[in-house]
Amino acid sequence: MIEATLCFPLRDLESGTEVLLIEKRRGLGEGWYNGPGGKLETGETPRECAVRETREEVGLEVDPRDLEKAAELTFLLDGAIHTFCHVYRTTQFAGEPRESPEARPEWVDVDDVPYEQMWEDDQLWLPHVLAGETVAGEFQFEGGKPLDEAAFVDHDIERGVSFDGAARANE
Ligand SMILES: Nc1[nH]c(=O)nc2c1ncn2[C@H]1C[C@H](O)[C@@H](COP(=O)(O)OP(=O)(O)OP(=O)(O)O)O1
Repeated sequence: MIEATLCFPLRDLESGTEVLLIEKRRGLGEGWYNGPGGKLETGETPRECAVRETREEVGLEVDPRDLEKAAELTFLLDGAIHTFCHVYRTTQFAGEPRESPEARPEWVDVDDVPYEQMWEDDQLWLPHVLAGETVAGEFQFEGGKPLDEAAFVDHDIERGVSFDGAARANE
Protein backbone atom coordinates (compact mmCIF):
# COMPACT_ATOMS: atom_id res chain seq x y z
CA MET A 1 0.00 0.00 0.00
CA ILE A 2 1.20 3.48 -0.88
CA GLU A 3 0.74 6.26 1.68
CA ALA A 4 0.53 9.69 0.09
CA THR A 5 -0.51 13.29 0.70
CA LEU A 6 -2.22 16.18 -1.03
CA CYS A 7 -2.05 19.83 0.07
CA PHE A 8 -4.44 22.60 -0.97
CA PRO A 9 -3.14 26.15 -0.27
CA LEU A 10 -5.98 28.70 -0.17
CA ARG A 11 -5.92 32.49 -0.48
CA ASP A 12 -8.67 35.06 -0.05
CA LEU A 13 -8.99 37.79 -2.66
CA GLU A 14 -11.65 40.48 -3.04
CA SER A 15 -13.06 38.40 -5.90
CA GLY A 16 -13.34 35.28 -3.72
CA THR A 17 -11.24 32.37 -2.52
CA GLU A 18 -8.63 30.72 -4.72
CA VAL A 19 -6.92 27.35 -4.40
CA LEU A 20 -3.46 26.55 -5.71
CA LEU A 21 -3.72 23.58 -8.05
CA ILE A 22 -0.96 21.97 -10.06
CA GLU A 23 -1.00 20.54 -13.54
CA LYS A 24 0.92 17.35 -12.92
CA ARG A 25 3.78 16.79 -15.33
CA ARG A 26 4.78 13.25 -14.43
CA GLY A 27 3.84 10.25 -12.31
CA LEU A 28 0.37 9.07 -11.44
CA GLY A 29 -2.31 11.38 -12.87
CA GLU A 30 0.09 13.04 -15.34
CA GLY A 31 -1.61 15.81 -17.33
CA TRP A 32 -4.40 16.20 -14.76
CA TYR A 33 -4.92 18.93 -12.16
CA ASN A 34 -4.51 18.11 -8.46
CA GLY A 35 -3.03 19.63 -5.32
CA PRO A 36 0.72 19.44 -4.67
CA GLY A 37 1.54 16.11 -3.04
CA GLY A 38 3.13 12.72 -3.37
CA LYS A 39 4.27 9.60 -1.61
CA LEU A 40 5.65 9.47 1.94
CA GLU A 41 9.37 8.80 2.21
CA THR A 42 10.76 6.42 4.83
CA GLY A 43 10.51 7.83 8.36
CA GLU A 44 8.39 10.78 7.28
CA THR A 45 5.06 11.78 8.83
CA PRO A 46 2.20 12.69 6.48
CA ARG A 47 2.51 16.35 7.53
CA GLU A 48 6.24 16.36 6.81
CA CYS A 49 5.54 14.79 3.42
CA ALA A 50 2.93 17.43 2.55
CA VAL A 51 5.35 20.22 3.53
CA ARG A 52 8.20 18.69 1.49
CA GLU A 53 6.09 17.98 -1.59
CA THR A 54 4.59 21.48 -1.55
CA ARG A 55 8.11 22.94 -1.38
CA GLU A 56 9.51 20.63 -4.08
CA GLU A 57 6.62 20.90 -6.50
CA VAL A 58 5.61 24.57 -6.28
CA GLY A 59 8.19 26.27 -4.03
CA LEU A 60 5.81 27.34 -1.26
CA GLU A 61 6.97 27.11 2.37
CA VAL A 62 4.37 25.76 4.78
CA ASP A 63 4.69 25.24 8.54
CA PRO A 64 3.40 21.74 9.37
CA ARG A 65 1.40 23.23 12.27
CA ASP A 66 -0.56 25.36 9.80
CA LEU A 67 -1.76 22.32 7.85
CA GLU A 68 -5.36 21.52 8.62
CA LYS A 69 -6.30 17.89 8.07
CA ALA A 70 -9.24 17.90 5.70
CA ALA A 71 -9.65 14.35 4.41
CA GLU A 72 -8.51 10.77 4.46
CA LEU A 73 -9.02 8.98 1.16
CA THR A 74 -8.64 5.29 0.47
CA PHE A 75 -8.19 4.30 -3.16
CA LEU A 76 -8.84 0.62 -3.87
CA LEU A 77 -7.76 -1.12 -7.05
CA ASP A 78 -9.47 -4.44 -7.80
CA GLY A 79 -10.51 -4.82 -4.16
CA ALA A 80 -7.12 -4.15 -2.56
CA ILE A 81 -5.97 -0.87 -1.01
CA HIS A 82 -3.73 0.84 -3.54
CA THR A 83 -3.17 4.24 -1.87
CA PHE A 84 -4.12 5.86 1.43
CA CYS A 85 -4.04 9.62 1.01
CA HIS A 86 -3.92 12.33 3.73
CA VAL A 87 -5.40 15.62 2.50
CA TYR A 88 -4.57 19.00 4.03
CA ARG A 89 -5.54 22.60 3.43
CA THR A 90 -3.76 25.73 4.58
CA THR A 91 -4.25 29.48 4.39
CA GLN A 92 -0.73 30.13 5.72
CA PHE A 93 2.30 29.84 3.44
CA ALA A 94 5.32 31.84 2.32
CA GLY A 95 6.69 32.48 -1.15
CA GLU A 96 5.32 32.63 -4.65
CA PRO A 97 4.38 29.49 -6.58
CA ARG A 98 6.91 28.50 -9.24
CA GLU A 99 7.06 25.75 -11.83
CA SER A 100 9.04 22.57 -11.27
CA PRO A 101 9.73 19.45 -13.35
CA GLU A 102 6.77 17.80 -11.54
CA ALA A 103 4.22 20.55 -11.64
CA ARG A 104 2.85 23.74 -13.17
CA PRO A 105 1.03 25.70 -10.43
CA GLU A 106 -2.11 27.73 -11.07
CA TRP A 107 -4.37 29.72 -8.72
CA VAL A 108 -7.98 28.80 -9.46
CA ASP A 109 -11.21 30.22 -8.03
CA VAL A 110 -12.76 27.57 -5.73
CA ASP A 111 -15.98 27.88 -7.75
CA ASP A 112 -14.11 27.27 -11.01
CA VAL A 113 -12.10 24.11 -10.30
CA PRO A 114 -11.52 22.13 -13.55
CA TYR A 115 -13.02 18.83 -12.35
CA GLU A 116 -13.22 17.56 -15.94
CA GLN A 117 -9.41 17.62 -16.03
CA MET A 118 -8.93 15.87 -12.69
CA TRP A 119 -9.26 12.42 -11.16
CA GLU A 120 -12.92 11.44 -11.46
CA ASP A 121 -13.23 11.04 -7.69
CA ASP A 122 -12.12 14.62 -6.97
CA GLN A 123 -15.50 16.17 -7.76
CA LEU A 124 -16.96 14.01 -4.97
CA TRP A 125 -14.69 15.10 -2.11
CA LEU A 126 -12.72 18.21 -3.10
CA PRO A 127 -15.71 20.61 -3.01
CA HIS A 128 -16.21 19.69 0.67
CA VAL A 129 -12.50 20.12 1.42
CA LEU A 130 -12.54 23.55 -0.25
CA ALA A 131 -15.66 24.48 1.73
CA GLY A 132 -13.82 23.84 5.02
CA GLU A 133 -15.40 20.49 5.82
CA THR A 134 -13.77 17.16 6.69
CA VAL A 135 -14.24 14.01 4.63
CA ALA A 136 -13.41 10.32 4.86
CA GLY A 137 -13.81 8.57 1.53
CA GLU A 138 -13.31 5.23 -0.10
CA PHE A 139 -13.02 5.04 -3.88
CA GLN A 140 -13.00 1.84 -5.88
CA PHE A 141 -11.23 1.39 -9.17
CA GLU A 142 -11.21 -1.71 -11.33
CA GLY A 143 -9.38 -3.01 -14.35
CA GLY A 144 -5.76 -3.44 -13.45
CA LYS A 145 -2.86 -1.04 -13.13
CA PRO A 146 -1.97 1.78 -13.32
CA LEU A 147 -4.64 3.39 -11.14
CA ASP A 148 -5.04 6.36 -13.47
CA GLU A 149 -6.05 4.04 -16.31
CA ALA A 150 -8.45 1.95 -14.22
CA ALA A 151 -12.23 2.50 -14.22
CA PHE A 152 -13.75 4.38 -11.27
CA VAL A 153 -16.66 2.18 -10.23
CA ASP A 154 -17.91 2.98 -6.72
CA HIS A 155 -17.45 5.21 -3.70
CA ASP A 156 -18.48 5.81 -0.12
CA ILE A 157 -18.12 9.21 1.55
CA GLU A 158 -18.57 10.34 5.13
CA ARG A 159 -18.60 14.07 5.88
CA GLY A 160 -17.94 15.88 9.14
CA VAL A 161 -15.48 13.32 10.46
CA SER A 162 -13.06 14.16 13.28
CA PHE A 163 -9.31 13.94 12.78
CA ASP A 164 -8.55 15.52 16.16
CA GLY A 165 -7.97 12.40 18.26
CA ALA A 166 -4.69 12.42 20.23
CA ALA A 167 -3.22 9.54 18.22
CA ARG A 168 -3.92 11.36 14.98
CA ALA A 169 -3.00 14.89 15.98
CA ASN A 170 0.30 14.78 14.10
CA GLU A 171 -0.90 13.04 10.98
N1 LIG B 1 -7.70 8.84 -7.15
C1 LIG B 1 -6.91 9.87 -6.82
N2 LIG B 1 -7.40 11.11 -6.71
C2 LIG B 1 -6.60 12.17 -6.38
O1 LIG B 1 -7.09 13.30 -6.30
N3 LIG B 1 -5.27 12.05 -6.16
C3 LIG B 1 -4.76 10.83 -6.26
C4 LIG B 1 -5.53 9.70 -6.58
N4 LIG B 1 -4.69 8.61 -6.58
C5 LIG B 1 -3.45 9.10 -6.28
N5 LIG B 1 -3.50 10.43 -6.07
C6 LIG B 1 -2.39 11.31 -5.72
C7 LIG B 1 -1.96 11.15 -4.31
C8 LIG B 1 -0.51 11.53 -4.38
O2 LIG B 1 -0.35 12.93 -4.14
C9 LIG B 1 -0.10 11.23 -5.80
C10 LIG B 1 0.79 10.03 -5.90
O3 LIG B 1 1.24 10.01 -7.20
P1 LIG B 1 2.65 9.40 -7.56
O4 LIG B 1 2.67 7.99 -7.09
O5 LIG B 1 2.93 9.68 -8.99
O6 LIG B 1 3.57 10.22 -6.67
P2 LIG B 1 4.35 11.49 -7.10
O7 LIG B 1 5.22 11.21 -8.26
O8 LIG B 1 3.41 12.63 -7.25
O9 LIG B 1 5.12 11.66 -5.80
P3 LIG B 1 6.61 11.35 -5.55
O10 LIG B 1 7.03 10.28 -6.52
O11 LIG B 1 6.58 10.92 -4.13
O12 LIG B 1 7.23 12.71 -5.78
O13 LIG B 1 -1.28 11.00 -6.53
